[in-house]
Amino acid sequence: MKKIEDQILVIFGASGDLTARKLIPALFNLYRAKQLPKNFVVLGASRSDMSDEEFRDKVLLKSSYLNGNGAEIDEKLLHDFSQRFFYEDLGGTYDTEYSKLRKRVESLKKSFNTSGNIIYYLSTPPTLYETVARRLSESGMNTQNNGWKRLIVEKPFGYSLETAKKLNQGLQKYFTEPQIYRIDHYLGKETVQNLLVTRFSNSIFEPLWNRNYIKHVEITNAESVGVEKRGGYYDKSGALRDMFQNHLLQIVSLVVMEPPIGNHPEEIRNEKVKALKSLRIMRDEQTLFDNTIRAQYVASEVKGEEVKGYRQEDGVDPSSTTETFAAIKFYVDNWRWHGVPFYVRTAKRMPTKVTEIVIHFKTPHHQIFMDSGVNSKDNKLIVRIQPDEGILVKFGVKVPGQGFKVERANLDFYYSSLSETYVMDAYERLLLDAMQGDATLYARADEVEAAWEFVDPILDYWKNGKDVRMYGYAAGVWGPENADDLIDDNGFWRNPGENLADDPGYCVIC
Ligand SMILES: NC(=O)C1=CN([C@@H]2O[C@H](COP(=O)(O)OP(=O)(O)OC[C@H]3O[C@@H](n4cnc5c(N)ncnc54)[C@H](OP(=O)(O)O)[C@@H]3O)[C@@H](O)[C@H]2O)C=CC1
Ligand SMILES: O=C1O[C@H](COP(=O)(O)O)[C@@H](O)[C@H](O)[C@H]1O
Repeated sequence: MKKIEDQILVIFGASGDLTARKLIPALFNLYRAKQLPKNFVVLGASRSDMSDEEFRDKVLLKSSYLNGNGAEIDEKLLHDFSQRFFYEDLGGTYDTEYSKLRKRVESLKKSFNTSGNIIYYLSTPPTLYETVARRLSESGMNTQNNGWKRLIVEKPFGYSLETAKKLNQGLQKYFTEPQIYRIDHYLGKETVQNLLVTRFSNSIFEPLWNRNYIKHVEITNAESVGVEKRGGYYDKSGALRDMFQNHLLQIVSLVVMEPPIGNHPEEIRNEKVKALKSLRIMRDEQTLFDNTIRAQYVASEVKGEEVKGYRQEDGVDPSSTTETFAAIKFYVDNWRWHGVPFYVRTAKRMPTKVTEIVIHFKTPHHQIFMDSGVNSKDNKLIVRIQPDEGILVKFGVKVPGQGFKVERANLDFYYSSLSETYVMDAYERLLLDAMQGDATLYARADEVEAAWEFVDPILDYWKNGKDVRMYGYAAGVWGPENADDLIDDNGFWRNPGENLADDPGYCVIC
């Protein structure tokens, strides 16, 4: 493992939800696992007026998020950890002189001997990202002559291609691209990274990983929760911006990409950009009508409880046309994937929380055994990203007895079987990588822009197109009934269960 140098982490927006729910628990777990450098401090900054003690008390010591991984909390350890946290308020808009902040950083650097290496973490509303970068630059806090400086940027990276480009250009005025780390927490998930290993460290999958053997690729991201307390944010975003443009297209890029020449961050990211650029952009209305479906959840009873419809959620416009379900069919225009449909869907208020990739292989060209049902004949490779993380291959075996009746059997691997190995949470992994200067699992500017190029026409069509439909689905079912219409050859979405081996069938509304 690369050595982690001493450093300061400055979190902008430190009084917010993300800091309390994700960043501090991740840091605490790294501290507990002795992964943080010896000389390491966190300086929180935001608009609230708080002392160091109040900050520690508010976001740290009383945090109910700290034992997310179920481990007992050692109070002494937590107290020692909290002594590394400090706070500085920046006023209402963050658009102020940072001389006070700079002095504080300098004094922490001296007291803790952190040698000038600094990560700035932007966890403010996105409208403030460029302001903070500019103010850091104006106060000379971005210069690297006395230690490196890195800037971690939270999503969303723009609202459209145009705004993403503007944001990238805005940040690149003050920090160089290698200094900028755009966080996509799906890339921090162990099983997402395992896609690279599955594909490129085995000789059994890659020869089949192309149009000659693969019939179609299906990716499902389902959440059982609704928009919770984030109605205001979500209503301006929707499923396509919130999940598809970033997390799901990142997964697509790992499925689609060519083998990189090595595992250097730029070699991997170059291939991901090529993959994203090869997605066929849908431009005409008929293509967009035929290949995209959007829907909203409506009020229903789920497991005996009344659940609000999307339009009744707090912060949501009662006549909102923001989608909570998006399903997109598309093609990849390159040699490997020509003619292979990709089906990708994401939604809130589904029957279960699950993310998985299903590679559907073609049926053998010549069938010599009788079988029961179309789907059961296909070989499938299922990569389960969450929960019950693992990989499962479905293949046909002979049912014992007379004749040649074929049934499906599973070859599987579960991460839970590695019980001795601690699997890091995505934010732990990504923070550690940034601390070490490894940007492999962070999105580069051109990746983000290539993803927006693909998504922009869909958003534009959904907003301005002539015959655009908005379907409804009852909270707690697998989306609108017509979602299956997207799939070729009268096919169906695979509606997965909570466990990888569950095979609950294929119908949308069951
Ligand atoms: N929360 C999450 O699960 C996720 C969040 N993100 C992104 O992370 C960033 C932070 O999110 P989150 O923590 O939820 O956001 P919050 O709304 O909880 O606020 C974050 C910080 O920004 C400050 N802030 C809020 N509004 C303003 C404003 N108008 N002017 C100045 N400061 C303001 C808050 O200060 P104060 O507390 O004083 O109001 C707080 O310190 C956002 O860009 C979000 O998109 C990304 C993925 C998931
Ligand atoms: O980025 C986001 O992700 C979460 C889902 O993340 P997961 O790790 O729990 O799968 C989603 O709920 C949220 O709307 C979105 O902004």
